[in-house]
Amino acid sequence: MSSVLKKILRSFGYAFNGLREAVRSELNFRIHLFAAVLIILVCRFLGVSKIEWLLVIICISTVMALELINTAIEKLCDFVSPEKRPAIKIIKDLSAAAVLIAAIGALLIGMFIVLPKIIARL
Ligand SMILES: Nc1ncnc2c1ncn2[C@@H]1O[C@H](COP(=O)(O)OP(=O)(O)OP(=O)(O)O)[C@@H](O)[C@H]1O
Repeated sequence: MSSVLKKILRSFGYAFNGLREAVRSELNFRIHLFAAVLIILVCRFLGVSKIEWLLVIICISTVMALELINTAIEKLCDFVSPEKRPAIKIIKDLSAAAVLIAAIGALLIGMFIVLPKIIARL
C-alpha cells in the first residue's frame, strides 16, 4: 500500500476515533444523532423530494459538525483553563451560539419541508 494511501487511512482512523469519542461521552451529540435519525425516518415516511433530501442532509451534517467543533473548543478551554474565567465564558458561549444558530436554521428548514406534508395528510 502506498504511503499516501496509508496516511489517508490513518487520518480517517483519527476522525472516526473522534466520532466514537463524541458518541461515547457527549450527551448533546447523542441527542443530535437521535434527532437526525428521527428526521430521516420522518422524511422517508413522508416521501420528500430529492432537493428536500439535499437540504435535510446539509442541515444534519452542519449541525453535527458544529456540535463536534463546539465540543472540541469546550475541551480545549477546559484543558487550557480549568478555573472559571470571563474570557473562557465568552469563548464557550460564542461556540455554543454557533450550534444554536445552525440548529434553529435546521429546525426552520425541517418545518418548511415536513409541516406542509403532514397537513396534507390530515
Ligand atoms: N472555565 C469557565 N469559565 C467561565 N465560564 C465557564 C467556564 N466553563 C463553563 N463556563 C460557562 O458554562 C457554560 C457551559 O459550559 P460547558 O458546556 O463547558 O459545561 P460545564 O459548565 O463545563 O458542564 P458540562 O461539562 O457538564 O457541560 C459555558 O457556555 C460558559 O458560560
